Amino acid sequence: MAIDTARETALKILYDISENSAYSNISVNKYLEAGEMREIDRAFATELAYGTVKWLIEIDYIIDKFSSVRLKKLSPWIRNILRLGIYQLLHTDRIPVSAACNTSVELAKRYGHQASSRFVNGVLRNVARSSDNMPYPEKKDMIRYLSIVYSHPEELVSRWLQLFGAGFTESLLKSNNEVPGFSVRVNTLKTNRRALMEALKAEGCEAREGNYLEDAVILENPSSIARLEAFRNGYFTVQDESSMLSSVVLGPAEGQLAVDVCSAPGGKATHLAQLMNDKGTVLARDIHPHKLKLVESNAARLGIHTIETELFDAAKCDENLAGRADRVLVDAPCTGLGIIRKKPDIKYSRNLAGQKEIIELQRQVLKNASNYVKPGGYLVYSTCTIQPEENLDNVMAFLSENKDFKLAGFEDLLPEKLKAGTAKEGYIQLYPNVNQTDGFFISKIMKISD
Ligand SMILES: C[S@@+](CC[C@H](N)C(=O)[O-])C[C@H]1O[C@@H](n2cnc3c(N)ncnc32)[C@H](O)[C@@H]1O
Repeated sequence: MAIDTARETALKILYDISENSAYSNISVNKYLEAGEMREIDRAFATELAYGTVKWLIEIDYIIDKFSSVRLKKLSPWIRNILRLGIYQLLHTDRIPVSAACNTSVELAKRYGHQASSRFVNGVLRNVARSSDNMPYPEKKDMIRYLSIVYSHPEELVSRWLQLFGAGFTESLLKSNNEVPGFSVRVNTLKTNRRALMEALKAEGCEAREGNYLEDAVILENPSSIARLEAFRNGYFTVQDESSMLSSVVLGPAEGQLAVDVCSAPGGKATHLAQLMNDKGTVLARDIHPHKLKLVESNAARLGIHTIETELFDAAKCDENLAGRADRVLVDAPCTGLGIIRKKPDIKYSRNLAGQKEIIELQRQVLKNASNYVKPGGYLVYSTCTIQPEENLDNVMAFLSENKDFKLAGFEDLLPEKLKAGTAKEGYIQLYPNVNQTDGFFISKIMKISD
């Protein structure tokens, strides 16, 4: 039997992630670029790799339950072949058991030896037989149960149980394992939503209107976006609707100076320029030069002329900008725990102890950025996380020390479906399980004029 290209590629990616600590998106790109693969195989390899990473905690638990050799004692190739096989058995509905088992056996012959292929076959056939009745931990140990069943680290589960309670946490964990809608923002400097949807359809890409915003479109069958002519022509940019809301809430106008202190890769900076009809200035800063290049290439593709990029550490204060900006965006570096649906390895790579340093940086960046706001001007502080200590707690600590700033309500700027809740108080927290967006926090702060 010939080795299946997609599965072999997925296996190499999994090996790279587990043995070389590679980031999944970087490894996926590396292996997909390396091979001359058909589009269908690329899509399948990607799904297999991300899917297996997403379910890794559950899968490893199952390996330990069904294998006579402990997970850690298995050779790395065999361990990853089993992971890939179990993912197919438990989390895909269109792959027959025989295909999942036989292709794994073939991989084991190539990456192991005859005995390992028999071993792989035995474990996978056993798992397949028990797939309706997995020996999960008992529910009375809630942390362990949720951790295994929804494949999230116990530390995260435990913290979310404290914050949100059992029902909400379970629905959040479930949502984190779903495939999100692929949302893009229409570049209204070049086209409009109807024309973009038609252009996408003409290229074989089904699209529907976004859930919240007039400039949002959801792609139904996204693949190789960069190859689409509509993308190359700069008619849209990839962005979650929650992220779009950040710039909408900041509400810049033509001719203004907007400063985005953490701007790369430029999703929100280009949106600010778009909302300003490309008139005025968006000063887009970041600490990484290579990431600023992404802002520049995105702006060029979208036909934006008013973005000026600048390498600047937002942890430092720039006295030259003091009191000059109409609008300031602090889209702070954060734990990213709101985007687990899109980047499943975030749940494994972030530990909550490391949160302290990030919170310190966030507070410093917010304090410095606030110096740039004109009296009567606005600042938006946003993150793609759901941890209150990185969100509202930071904002409240800032406001308690800076009496010349106050929260500014923004329900008038929100779509109907999001108006209820805390927007009138000057902040919102979105969750994947509630809003079907990334987990995202937005707060709007005004500099009080004398
Ligand atoms: C959440 S991302 C920004 C996403 C961006 N606003 C967008 O919409 O495309 C945070 C950014 O902060 C940058 N960053 C991290 N530390 C920084 C610092 N000390 N000064 C400036 N930028 C920083 C990171 O390089 C990253 O690009």
